[in-house]
This record gives sequence, structure tokens and C-alpha cells, in this order.
Amino acid sequence: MQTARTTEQWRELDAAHHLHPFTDPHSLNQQGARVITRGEGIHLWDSEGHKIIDGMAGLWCVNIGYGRKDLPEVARRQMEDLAYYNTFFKTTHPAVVELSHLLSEVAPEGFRHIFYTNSGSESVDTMMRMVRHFWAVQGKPEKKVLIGRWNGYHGSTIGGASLGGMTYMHEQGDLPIPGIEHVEQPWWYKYGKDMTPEEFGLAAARWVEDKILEVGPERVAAFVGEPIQGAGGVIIPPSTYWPEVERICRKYDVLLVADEVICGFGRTGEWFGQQTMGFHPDIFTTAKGLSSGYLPIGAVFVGDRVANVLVAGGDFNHGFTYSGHPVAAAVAHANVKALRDEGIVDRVKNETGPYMQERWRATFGNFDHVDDVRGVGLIQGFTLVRNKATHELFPEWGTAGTMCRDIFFENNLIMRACGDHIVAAPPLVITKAEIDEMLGVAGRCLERFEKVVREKGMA
Ligand SMILES: Cc1ncc(COP(=O)(O)O)c(CNc2cccc(C(=O)O)c2)c1O
Repeated sequence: MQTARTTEQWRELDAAHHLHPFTDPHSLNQQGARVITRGEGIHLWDSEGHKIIDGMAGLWCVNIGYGRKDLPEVARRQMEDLAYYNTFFKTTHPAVVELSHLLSEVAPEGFRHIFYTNSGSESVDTMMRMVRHFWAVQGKPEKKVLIGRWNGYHGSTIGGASLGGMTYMHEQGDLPIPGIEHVEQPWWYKYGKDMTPEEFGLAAARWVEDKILEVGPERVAAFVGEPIQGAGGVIIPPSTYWPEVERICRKYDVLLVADEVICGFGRTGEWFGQQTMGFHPDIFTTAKGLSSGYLPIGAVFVGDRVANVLVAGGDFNHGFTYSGHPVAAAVAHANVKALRDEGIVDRVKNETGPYMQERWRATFGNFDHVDDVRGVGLIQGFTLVRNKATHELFPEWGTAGTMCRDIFFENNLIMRACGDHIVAAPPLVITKAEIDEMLGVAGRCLERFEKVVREKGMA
């Protein structure tokens, strides 16, 4: 499909016709988009021939790595047999049945029912309607408030963006919608200074209890959170946080929802982040690693307690034209089967995850302006700080992060700046040698960053 054009020609047409997500079009068009043309394993190539280490697996999603030959073949065959049919009106098709069966096998205990969407945002919006429907069919329609966290990310639809705690998104479009509340995030480095992480985890969980009591338990439908906040900067809660949140939700009969769009499908070394963080949600949302980004698909895993009510509750008036799309379902099935049968998730847990965490801490642990070096499995981060000894952050949140990210990019390495958090989430197929390659480049980039910080007098 790629027409032979020069980079400049692609850039000109892109600037003329393509509005990019989360982008300032004017600034993008001044410098021109980087034209990515090919991927293989953990590497990308751009139209100038640069070989790039993709430390972000696209957008946290290409778990199986780029350039698989099996997935396109599965898509071709399915497209030839049945390119599309819907799952409304009492119809189904083999691809979505096989995917549902496979997902029920890799899911934690008690998740046997799956609802399909086309993205993480649609999975979140589906969940939001589902939890409200769950309480309404049981005669509690007033139990409809959903609680999320500040700096949580749950997508860009009106529901997902409202439930998320990104204020810069709320300011565009008069969000959040009614019925949404937020509590502070469990960021120990900033909020827990005078406590041990374990003490802070319990204190942060109590913010959830305080909010439930403020709203009234009879009005709260669910508490929603990412096991580890991804787009918020890889905020890993202390080990005491999630078990205590679960205890509180059970105490007040509030549904507990995990947003596993990033943490799901092996990212943390377990199949799902809830297993790594030690809690048991009633529902969880997924997308990204479900298909490794080869085709758009999302899925809501519905626990038995909720599924039993929905199954008996009559029509759930919700769904999408492409819910369970045959080609996306077939590709997701092949992807998840490969993650399992090729031992990719197991390797993250037992080999490459521990290795990455050890090397990540060794690489970044001794810089003057890097602190809170953290991670689990193949999701990790650190925070750029003005003064490590006092935990003082840089004054203009995000400036240092953007500077650092740009130095990575100049060195053909993609890592993500979330404010002044620097994060990475490479494809799960990364080898130990490739981890060494990636962190070798990243370490040199941090040396350059600290030189620039000194030259600019930022510290
Ligand atoms: C936890 C979570 N929930 C929902 C979504 C929404 O998924 P869709 O984008 O497929 O609608 C996400 C998505 N996460 C996401 C999406 C785009 C960019 C970045 C970033 O970190 O820059 C992160 C996510 O991380």
C-alpha cells in the first residue's frame, strides 16, 4: 500500500490532510512528522532509513513485537472466509467464539464472559454503562457514581476521559460528565514522604473509603483504577494499596474495576496486572496487548457476580457494529495463543522482566537528577528531579521530561515522557541482549541530559 514518495512529500500531504491525536498541528507541521515505514521485533525504521529501538511498543501495545508473519496470514484467511458479520441479533461466528474460549482460559479465576469493543476507551465506556446497568437491574438505579483517580488515564471518549483524572483533558469539552468522582493517586514519592511505602499504601486506600462515605455508599457503583498507572507515568502503588482498596470496596459493596488496557497480556510479568498487584476485581477492561496492535480490538472481562446478573437481566442495550469483528478476533486469538504457547509471558516473568528491572536500576540509579527508579515485568520508569536529597521536582512540570525524550529520539530510541516521569514498555519479545542495547543508548542519553541541565542552569 505504501506509495513511493519522498519523506518531504509524505510530510506535505500529512500536514495538508491528517489531524493527529493529542497534537498541536501548528508545531507538528513546522517540523514535519517522522514517517515510520517498517517494524521488526523491537525495531522500527523511518523513511530516512534510521533504525529505531521502540522502547514503548508503539503505545504500550505491540506486546508480540513487529513483523510477525503469522498474524497477517490469519487476517488474510479470515478476511477471505468472512471479512465481517455482526454479533447482534442472535448471530455469532467461529472467530469470536474461539477467542472468547481462549480468553476465558488465560483470564484469572472467575472470568468466563467477555464483551468486545474496538479500543480501550470503548472498553471503559462499556464498563461504565455495564456497572450502572448491574445496579439498576437489581433495583438500585441511584447507585451510579464511579470513582477514579487524579492522573489516572482511561481513554479519550467522553466517559473514559471523564473517569480519567487528566485535568488538561477535562478542560476541553466541559468534562467530567456528572456522576464521576476522583481521589488522589497513590504516588508515594510525592505524597508519602513522611511515611513508609506500606503505611502510605494504606493511607492512599483510605482516600477511597473517605470518598465512598462522602458520596454515600448507596450511590457509589464502582471504583476504577489501573493496577499500575501507565500514561500517568508508571505510578506503582505500594503493595498494601490494592488489597486494602479491595477490602474497602467489599465493605461498602462497591464494584472494583481494573483497567488493564496497558497492564494486561503479560506487561507486568503476569497475564494481568491485578495478579501482580494482588487484588481481585469484579470487571476488567483490556485492549492494546489483546491483539498487540495488529488490529484494533478491546475486551471487557466480566466476573461471575456481574455476568450472572447481566445474563438474567434482559437486554443490555449497548454494543458496537464491530464488537467481536471476525478479522480482529482471529488476529487477537493468534496473538494471545502465541503469547501463551511461545512462552512469551512466562519469559517476562522469569527471565527478561527480572533482567530489565535489574539493568534499569543499575543504569539510572546514580544520576544526580534521576530518582524513584521503579518497575516490574517490562513496565518501568523514573522521575527527573531537581534535587534527589530533598525529593524536589523541577519547577515547570514536563519541561525536563520533554528535553530528555527529545534526546532519546535524536538517538533513535523511543521512550515516553509523562510530565517529568520517563517511562518505557518495550515489546515483550525483547531479549537480554536487546535490553543491554536499549539501556546502553538510554544511559548515554541521560548523561547528555544532565549536561544540558547544568548548561541551562536548571538545577
Ligand atoms: C489504562 C488505559 N485505559 C484506556 C485507554 C484508552 O485506550 P484507547 O487509546 O485504545 O482508546 C488507555 C490508552 N492509553 C494510551 C493511549 C494513547 C497514548 C498513551 C500514552 O501514554 O501516550 C496511552 C489506557 O492506557
